[in-house]
Amino acid sequence: MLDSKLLVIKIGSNVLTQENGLPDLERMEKLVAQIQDLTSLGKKVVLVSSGAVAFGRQAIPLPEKLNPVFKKQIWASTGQIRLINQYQNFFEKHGQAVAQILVTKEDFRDRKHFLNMKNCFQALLSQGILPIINENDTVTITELMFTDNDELASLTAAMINADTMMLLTNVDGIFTGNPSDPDSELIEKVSSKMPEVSNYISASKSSFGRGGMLTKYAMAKKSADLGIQVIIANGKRENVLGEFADKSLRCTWFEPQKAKHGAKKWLAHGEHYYVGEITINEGAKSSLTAEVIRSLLPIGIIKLEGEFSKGDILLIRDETGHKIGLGRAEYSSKVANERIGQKNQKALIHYDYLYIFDHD
Ligand SMILES: Nc1ncnc2c1ncn2[C@@H]1O[C@H](COP(=O)(O)OP(=O)(O)O)[C@@H](O)[C@H]1O
Ligand SMILES: N[C@@H](CCC(=O)OP(=O)(O)O)C(=O)O
Repeated sequence: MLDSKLLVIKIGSNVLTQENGLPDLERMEKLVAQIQDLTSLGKKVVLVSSGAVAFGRQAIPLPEKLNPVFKKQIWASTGQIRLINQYQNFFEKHGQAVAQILVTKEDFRDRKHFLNMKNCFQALLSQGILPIINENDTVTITELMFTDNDELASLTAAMINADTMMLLTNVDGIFTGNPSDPDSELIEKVSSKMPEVSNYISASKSSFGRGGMLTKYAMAKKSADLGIQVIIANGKRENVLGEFADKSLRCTWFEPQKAKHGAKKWLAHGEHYYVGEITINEGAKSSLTAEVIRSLLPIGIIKLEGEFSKGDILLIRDETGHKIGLGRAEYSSKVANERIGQKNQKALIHYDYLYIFDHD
């Protein structure tokens, strides 16, 4: 486990709720105290917290037959108030000011919007204020929803250039089988040099979880590939954050790869946000996937699909349709279509805004 200065700590619904579904305020208060211990060591923390739906569900009884989307929205909107007020009360006992940020996936799509959000986080952290972020379930509909707060935590860690992301759940980490099976073993380290771990993960979720361990693993791996160390640990462990601080924590640790810079981290999460598609020829493909730095020039483009503007995210495919990577458009589809195949034209995608899958 590596030293950490800027952490994103995600707390799952099951950590904040008891078996009976009631909020586990004792656990919440202990985690707040442990977060404060980390900040007193000079670390900065951004908290991604689930629990809005869980807190609302226990407070607001609803008719069984009510539309499930309405139920989620009612519980999330009534629960978020309770959740954030509880955090504010617990953190204020330590003299810690907190801020609430509610987001949807759309807030990470547009680069300008993304940078505004990033500036807000930096301003809060520079003033010693602890941001608490959650998905704005009240307004998110299917395509705007994150898979769960593990994805939100991964996007947030990339956005603020965190060196560490901790996903606190209700098990010690990823096991080689069902965690409750005594024959299952905890996988304590995951690195790019090791065999695929996802084969051990079942789709089962804990009672209030949304994404499950598969999402957790996918987000952890993506973040580690971007240079962020990731820890999946049990938020119900008595002193989980203290054990992290002294590097004695029983958990699943993802070894970080070489750190990528901000724009590439933003792009790496852009797989759901692309607006247009580019098909490139073999020459352009070998150029983009070579070790040497390259931009994508119009001469290497065979086909463009979709209408896009400068700044939009584009998906890059090779001639077989295989996804190669993502990039930010330097100019619109109108201009790009006039330049396809031509020499001596400005790059459509500049290297600084190019992310090649399984390479970068
Ligand atoms: N191989 C595995 N190792 C650990 N947990 C697993 C595995 N496969 C499935 N799970 C399930 O994933 C659950 C954690 O995911 P999730 O329910 O989304 O938690 P959270 O609410 O913290 O996000 C565990 O409670 C466990 O039931
Ligand atoms: N915004 C939702 C997040 C749900 C969610 O991602 O739950 P989990 O899988 O337990 O982290 C809530 O607060 O209930």
